Amino acid sequence: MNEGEATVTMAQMPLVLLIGAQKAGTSAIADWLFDHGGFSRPNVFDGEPSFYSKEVHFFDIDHRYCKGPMFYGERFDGCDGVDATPDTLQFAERVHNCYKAAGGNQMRLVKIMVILREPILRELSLYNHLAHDCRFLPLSERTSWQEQVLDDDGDIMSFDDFVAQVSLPGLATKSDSGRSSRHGLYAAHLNQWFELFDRSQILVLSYQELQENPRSLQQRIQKFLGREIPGELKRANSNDHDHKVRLPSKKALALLVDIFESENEKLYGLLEANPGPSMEQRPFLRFSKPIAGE
Ligand SMILES: Nc1ncnc2c1ncn2[C@@H]1O[C@H](COP(=O)(O)OS(=O)(=O)O)[C@@H](OP(=O)(O)O)[C@H]1O
Repeated sequence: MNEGEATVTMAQMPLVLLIGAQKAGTSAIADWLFDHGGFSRPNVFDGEPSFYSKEVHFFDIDHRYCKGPMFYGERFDGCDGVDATPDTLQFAERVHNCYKAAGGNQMRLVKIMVILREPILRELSLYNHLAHDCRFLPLSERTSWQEQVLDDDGDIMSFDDFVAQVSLPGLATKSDSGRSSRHGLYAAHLNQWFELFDRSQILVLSYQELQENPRSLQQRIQKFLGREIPGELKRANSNDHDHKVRLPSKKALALLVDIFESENEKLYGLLEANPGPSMEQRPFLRFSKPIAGE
Protein backbone atom coordinates (compact mmCIF):
# COMPACT_ATOMS: atom_id res chain seq x y z
CA MET A 1 0.00 0.00 0.00
CA ASN A 2 1.33 3.50 -0.84
CA GLU A 3 2.06 5.92 1.95
CA GLY A 4 -0.97 7.99 2.84
CA GLU A 5 -3.45 5.46 1.45
CA ALA A 6 -6.29 4.82 3.86
CA THR A 7 -6.64 1.31 5.26
CA VAL A 8 -10.00 -0.02 4.22
CA THR A 9 -11.43 -2.71 6.45
CA MET A 10 -13.37 -5.17 4.34
CA ALA A 11 -16.78 -6.23 5.57
CA GLN A 12 -16.66 -10.00 6.01
CA MET A 13 -19.84 -11.36 4.50
CA PRO A 14 -21.35 -14.81 5.00
CA LEU A 15 -20.48 -16.92 2.00
CA VAL A 16 -23.61 -19.07 2.19
CA LEU A 17 -27.08 -17.61 1.82
CA LEU A 18 -30.34 -19.54 2.02
CA ILE A 19 -32.62 -16.93 0.47
CA GLY A 20 -36.02 -18.67 0.75
CA ALA A 21 -38.60 -19.30 -0.22
CA GLN A 22 -40.42 -18.39 2.94
CA LYS A 23 -42.44 -21.41 4.21
CA ALA A 24 -40.57 -23.91 2.05
CA GLY A 25 -38.52 -25.74 4.69
CA THR A 26 -35.77 -23.14 5.22
CA SER A 27 -35.71 -23.62 9.03
CA ALA A 28 -35.15 -27.38 8.70
CA ILE A 29 -32.23 -26.86 6.28
CA ALA A 30 -30.74 -24.03 8.34
CA ASP A 31 -30.92 -26.06 11.58
CA TRP A 32 -29.10 -28.94 9.87
CA LEU A 33 -26.36 -26.65 8.55
CA PHE A 34 -25.89 -25.01 11.94
CA ASP A 35 -26.14 -28.18 14.05
CA HIS A 36 -24.11 -30.57 11.87
CA GLY A 37 -22.42 -28.59 9.08
CA GLY A 38 -19.95 -26.53 11.09
CA PHE A 39 -21.63 -23.32 9.94
CA SER A 40 -22.13 -20.58 12.48
CA ARG A 41 -25.35 -18.82 13.29
CA PRO A 42 -25.59 -15.07 12.87
CA ASN A 43 -24.85 -13.07 16.03
CA VAL A 44 -27.88 -11.54 17.68
CA PHE A 45 -27.37 -8.12 19.22
CA ASP A 46 -29.20 -6.46 22.13
CA GLY A 47 -32.78 -5.62 21.28
CA GLU A 48 -32.96 -7.98 18.30
CA PRO A 49 -35.41 -10.91 18.32
CA SER A 50 -33.96 -14.37 18.90
CA PHE A 51 -35.00 -15.64 15.45
CA TYR A 52 -32.30 -13.35 14.00
CA SER A 53 -29.92 -16.19 14.93
CA LYS A 54 -31.24 -17.91 11.78
CA GLU A 55 -32.32 -14.96 9.68
CA VAL A 56 -30.66 -11.56 9.83
CA HIS A 57 -33.35 -9.59 7.94
CA PHE A 58 -30.79 -7.20 6.56
CA PHE A 59 -31.81 -7.02 2.92
CA ASP A 60 -35.58 -6.92 3.46
CA ILE A 61 -35.76 -4.32 6.25
CA ASP A 62 -34.99 -0.87 4.88
CA HIS A 63 -33.58 0.70 8.03
CA ARG A 64 -31.21 -2.25 8.53
CA TYR A 65 -30.11 -2.31 4.90
CA CYS A 66 -29.32 1.42 5.04
CA LYS A 67 -26.67 0.68 7.67
CA GLY A 68 -24.46 -0.91 5.03
CA PRO A 69 -22.19 -3.94 4.59
CA MET A 70 -20.21 -3.43 7.83
CA PHE A 71 -23.40 -3.65 9.88
CA TYR A 72 -24.28 -6.89 8.08
CA GLY A 73 -20.77 -8.33 8.32
CA GLU A 74 -20.65 -7.73 12.09
CA ARG A 75 -23.43 -10.25 12.45
CA PHE A 76 -21.07 -13.02 11.32
CA ASP A 77 -17.88 -14.22 12.97
CA GLY A 78 -16.33 -15.18 9.66
CA CYS A 79 -17.06 -16.53 6.23
CA ASP A 80 -18.52 -19.75 7.73
CA GLY A 81 -21.66 -17.93 8.72
CA VAL A 82 -24.96 -18.67 7.01
CA ASP A 83 -27.82 -16.21 6.67
CA ALA A 84 -31.09 -18.07 6.13
CA THR A 85 -33.48 -15.12 5.83
CA PRO A 86 -36.28 -16.47 3.63
CA ASP A 87 -37.39 -12.95 2.66
CA THR A 88 -34.10 -12.36 0.81
CA LEU A 89 -35.56 -14.04 -2.30
CA GLN A 90 -37.09 -10.71 -3.32
CA PHE A 91 -33.90 -8.67 -2.90
CA ALA A 92 -31.40 -9.92 -5.47
CA GLU A 93 -30.24 -6.44 -6.39
CA ARG A 94 -29.57 -5.42 -2.80
CA VAL A 95 -27.56 -8.61 -2.18
CA HIS A 96 -25.55 -8.00 -5.34
CA ASN A 97 -24.83 -4.36 -4.50
CA CYS A 98 -23.95 -5.13 -0.90
CA TYR A 99 -21.54 -7.96 -1.73
CA LYS A 100 -19.92 -5.81 -4.40
CA ALA A 101 -19.51 -2.92 -1.97
CA ALA A 102 -18.15 -5.26 0.70
CA GLY A 103 -15.07 -5.81 -1.41
CA GLY A 104 -12.72 -8.62 -2.30
CA ASN A 105 -14.20 -11.26 -4.52
CA GLN A 106 -17.04 -12.07 -2.10
CA MET A 107 -19.62 -11.31 -4.79
CA ARG A 108 -18.17 -14.15 -6.88
CA LEU A 109 -17.69 -16.52 -3.93
CA VAL A 110 -21.06 -16.40 -2.24
CA LYS A 111 -23.11 -19.59 -2.61
CA ILE A 112 -26.83 -19.05 -2.77
CA MET A 113 -29.49 -21.69 -2.13
CA VAL A 114 -33.21 -21.43 -2.71
CA ILE A 115 -35.91 -24.04 -2.11
CA LEU A 116 -39.20 -23.81 -3.98
CA ARG A 117 -42.56 -25.14 -2.85
CA GLU A 118 -45.83 -25.43 -4.74
CA PRO A 119 -46.97 -21.80 -4.29
CA ILE A 120 -50.58 -22.40 -3.19
CA LEU A 121 -49.49 -24.74 -0.40
CA ARG A 122 -46.75 -22.25 0.44
CA GLU A 123 -49.45 -19.58 0.79
CA LEU A 124 -51.48 -21.90 3.03
CA SER A 125 -48.40 -22.50 5.19
CA LEU A 126 -47.95 -18.72 5.45
CA TYR A 127 -51.60 -18.37 6.54
CA ASN A 128 -51.19 -21.10 9.15
CA HIS A 129 -48.04 -19.46 10.49
CA LEU A 130 -49.71 -16.05 10.85
CA ALA A 131 -52.86 -17.56 12.38
CA HIS A 132 -50.78 -19.65 14.80
CA ASP A 133 -48.86 -16.57 15.97
CA CYS A 134 -52.03 -14.53 16.42
CA ARG A 135 -53.50 -17.33 18.52
CA PHE A 136 -50.50 -18.04 20.69
CA LEU A 137 -48.08 -15.09 20.79
CA PRO A 138 -48.55 -12.46 23.50
CA LEU A 139 -50.07 -9.31 22.00
CA SER A 140 -46.87 -7.37 22.73
CA GLU A 141 -44.86 -9.69 20.47
CA ARG A 142 -47.16 -9.55 17.47
CA THR A 143 -46.33 -7.32 14.54
CA SER A 144 -48.28 -6.05 11.55
CA TRP A 145 -46.83 -9.01 9.63
CA GLN A 146 -48.73 -11.48 11.79
CA GLU A 147 -51.79 -9.24 12.01
CA GLN A 148 -52.35 -9.44 8.24
CA VAL A 149 -54.46 -12.46 9.09
CA LEU A 150 -56.88 -10.52 11.34
CA ASP A 151 -60.14 -9.06 10.06
CA ASP A 152 -61.54 -5.65 11.05
CA ASP A 153 -62.97 -7.13 14.26
CA GLY A 154 -59.58 -8.60 15.23
CA ASP A 155 -60.69 -12.17 14.48
CA ILE A 156 -58.58 -14.64 12.54
CA MET A 157 -59.79 -14.85 8.94
CA SER A 158 -60.56 -18.12 7.21
CA PHE A 159 -58.02 -19.14 4.55
CA ASP A 160 -60.60 -18.28 1.87
CA ASP A 161 -60.91 -14.74 3.23
CA PHE A 162 -57.13 -14.46 3.57
CA VAL A 163 -56.72 -15.39 -0.08
CA ALA A 164 -59.33 -12.84 -1.18
CA GLN A 165 -58.29 -10.01 1.12
CA VAL A 166 -54.52 -10.48 1.50
CA SER A 167 -53.02 -12.86 -1.07
CA LEU A 168 -54.73 -11.58 -4.23
CA PRO A 169 -54.15 -7.86 -3.53
CA GLY A 170 -50.57 -8.70 -2.49
CA LEU A 171 -49.93 -10.58 -5.72
CA ALA A 172 -51.32 -7.71 -7.76
CA THR A 173 -49.09 -4.97 -6.32
CA LYS A 174 -45.44 -4.21 -5.72
CA SER A 175 -45.99 -2.25 -2.51
CA ASP A 176 -44.53 -3.45 0.75
CA SER A 177 -47.76 -4.85 2.16
CA GLY A 178 -48.57 -8.21 0.69
CA ARG A 179 -44.92 -8.95 0.05
CA SER A 180 -45.18 -12.29 1.81
CA SER A 181 -47.65 -13.49 -0.82
CA ARG A 182 -45.33 -12.47 -3.64
CA HIS A 183 -42.73 -15.06 -2.64
CA GLY A 184 -44.66 -17.50 -4.78
CA LEU A 185 -43.88 -15.55 -7.98
CA TYR A 186 -40.69 -17.53 -8.30
CA ALA A 187 -39.83 -16.87 -11.94
CA ALA A 188 -39.83 -13.10 -11.48
CA HIS A 189 -37.50 -13.31 -8.48
CA LEU A 190 -35.13 -15.93 -9.85
CA ASN A 191 -34.81 -14.11 -13.14
CA GLN A 192 -33.15 -11.25 -11.23
CA TRP A 193 -30.79 -13.57 -9.36
CA PHE A 194 -29.79 -15.26 -12.60
CA GLU A 195 -29.01 -11.88 -14.18
CA LEU A 196 -26.91 -10.64 -11.29
CA PHE A 197 -25.01 -13.75 -10.21
CA ASP A 198 -23.31 -16.54 -12.08
CA ARG A 199 -25.79 -19.40 -12.32
CA SER A 200 -23.19 -21.80 -10.88
CA GLN A 201 -23.47 -19.85 -7.60
CA ILE A 202 -27.17 -20.62 -7.20
CA LEU A 203 -28.59 -24.01 -6.19
CA VAL A 204 -32.33 -24.39 -6.76
CA LEU A 205 -33.90 -27.07 -4.57
CA SER A 206 -37.34 -28.63 -4.52
CA TYR A 207 -39.57 -28.83 -1.43
CA GLN A 208 -41.11 -31.95 -2.93
CA GLU A 209 -37.71 -33.60 -2.76
CA LEU A 210 -37.33 -32.45 0.85
CA GLN A 211 -40.59 -34.25 1.60
CA GLU A 212 -40.06 -37.38 -0.46
CA ASN A 213 -36.32 -37.94 -0.51
CA PRO A 214 -34.58 -35.68 2.01
CA ARG A 215 -31.31 -37.62 1.75
CA SER A 216 -31.03 -36.79 -1.91
CA LEU A 217 -31.65 -33.13 -1.18
CA GLN A 218 -28.99 -33.25 1.53
CA GLN A 219 -26.50 -34.72 -0.93
CA ARG A 220 -27.10 -31.92 -3.39
CA ILE A 221 -26.46 -29.35 -0.65
CA GLN A 222 -23.28 -31.11 0.50
CA LYS A 223 -21.89 -31.20 -3.02
CA PHE A 224 -22.79 -27.58 -3.59
CA LEU A 225 -21.18 -26.44 -0.36
CA GLY A 226 -18.23 -28.79 -0.77
CA ARG A 227 -18.46 -30.33 2.65
CA GLU A 228 -19.79 -33.49 4.21
CA ILE A 229 -22.58 -32.84 6.62
CA PRO A 230 -23.83 -35.72 8.78
CA GLY A 231 -27.23 -35.95 10.45
CA GLU A 232 -30.82 -35.80 9.29
CA LEU A 233 -33.12 -33.02 8.29
CA LYS A 234 -35.65 -32.67 11.07
CA ARG A 235 -39.08 -31.14 10.78
CA ALA A 236 -39.01 -27.53 11.91
CA ASN A 237 -41.41 -24.63 12.15
CA SER A 238 -44.54 -26.61 11.35
CA ASN A 239 -46.82 -24.62 13.70
CA ASP A 240 -48.98 -27.69 14.29
CA HIS A 241 -52.17 -27.08 16.23
CA ASP A 242 -55.82 -28.13 16.12
CA HIS A 243 -56.83 -25.17 13.97
CA LYS A 244 -54.19 -25.77 11.29
CA VAL A 245 -55.79 -25.78 7.83
CA ARG A 246 -54.34 -28.78 6.00
CA LEU A 247 -55.75 -28.28 2.51
CA PRO A 248 -57.03 -25.26 0.57
CA SER A 249 -60.76 -25.20 -0.21
CA LYS A 250 -61.97 -25.48 -3.82
CA LYS A 251 -62.76 -21.78 -3.70
CA ALA A 252 -59.26 -20.78 -2.54
CA LEU A 253 -57.70 -23.06 -5.13
CA ALA A 254 -59.81 -21.58 -7.90
CA LEU A 255 -58.76 -18.06 -6.89
CA LEU A 256 -55.04 -18.83 -6.89
CA VAL A 257 -54.61 -21.43 -9.57
CA ASP A 258 -54.81 -19.08 -12.56
CA ILE A 259 -52.14 -16.77 -11.19
CA PHE A 260 -49.71 -19.46 -10.14
CA GLU A 261 -50.18 -21.88 -13.02
CA SER A 262 -48.80 -19.41 -15.54
CA GLU A 263 -46.08 -18.28 -13.11
CA ASN A 264 -45.02 -21.90 -12.60
CA GLU A 265 -44.78 -22.41 -16.35
CA LYS A 266 -42.49 -19.37 -16.53
CA LEU A 267 -40.38 -20.89 -13.75
CA TYR A 268 -39.94 -24.24 -15.53
CA GLY A 269 -38.95 -22.41 -18.73
CA LEU A 270 -36.51 -20.17 -16.87
CA LEU A 271 -34.82 -23.13 -15.18
CA GLU A 272 -34.63 -25.03 -18.44
CA ALA A 273 -33.00 -22.05 -20.17
CA ASN A 274 -30.56 -21.44 -17.32
CA PRO A 275 -28.99 -24.72 -16.21
CA GLY A 276 -27.61 -24.65 -12.69
CA PRO A 277 -24.62 -26.28 -11.05
CA SER A 278 -24.09 -29.97 -11.83
CA MET A 279 -25.66 -31.28 -8.60
CA GLU A 280 -28.95 -29.46 -9.21
CA GLN A 281 -31.99 -31.56 -10.08
CA ARG A 282 -32.66 -31.31 -13.83
CA PRO A 283 -35.28 -31.00 -15.05
CA PHE A 284 -36.79 -29.31 -12.02
CA LEU A 285 -39.63 -31.40 -10.58
CA ARG A 286 -42.87 -29.78 -11.71
CA PHE A 287 -45.06 -28.98 -8.69
CA SER A 288 -47.82 -31.49 -7.99
CA LYS A 289 -51.24 -29.86 -8.23
CA PRO A 290 -52.66 -29.36 -4.72
CA ILE A 291 -55.91 -31.17 -3.96
CA ALA A 292 -58.85 -29.35 -2.46
CA GLY A 293 -60.17 -29.99 1.03
CA GLU A 294 -63.62 -29.05 2.34
N1 LIG B 1 -38.16 -31.84 7.18
C1 LIG B 1 -39.23 -31.29 6.61
N2 LIG B 1 -39.86 -31.92 5.59
C2 LIG B 1 -40.94 -31.38 5.00
N3 LIG B 1 -41.49 -30.20 5.39
C3 LIG B 1 -40.91 -29.53 6.40
C4 LIG B 1 -39.76 -30.04 7.05
N4 LIG B 1 -39.43 -29.15 8.02
C5 LIG B 1 -40.32 -28.16 7.95
N5 LIG B 1 -41.21 -28.37 6.99
C6 LIG B 1 -42.36 -27.52 6.62
O1 LIG B 1 -41.88 -26.30 6.05
C7 LIG B 1 -42.74 -25.20 6.45
C8 LIG B 1 -41.93 -24.18 7.22
O2 LIG B 1 -41.04 -23.59 6.32
P1 LIG B 1 -39.92 -22.57 6.78
O3 LIG B 1 -39.11 -23.13 7.86
O4 LIG B 1 -39.21 -22.15 5.56
O5 LIG B 1 -40.79 -21.35 7.34
S1 LIG B 1 -40.24 -19.86 7.61
O6 LIG B 1 -40.27 -19.17 6.33
O7 LIG B 1 -38.90 -19.94 8.16
O8 LIG B 1 -41.23 -19.29 8.56
C9 LIG B 1 -43.83 -25.84 7.30
O9 LIG B 1 -44.88 -26.21 6.40
P2 LIG B 1 -46.43 -26.37 6.84
O10 LIG B 1 -46.47 -27.48 7.85
O11 LIG B 1 -47.16 -26.70 5.59
O12 LIG B 1 -46.82 -25.05 7.44
C10 LIG B 1 -43.12 -27.06 7.86
O13 LIG B 1 -44.00 -28.07 8.33
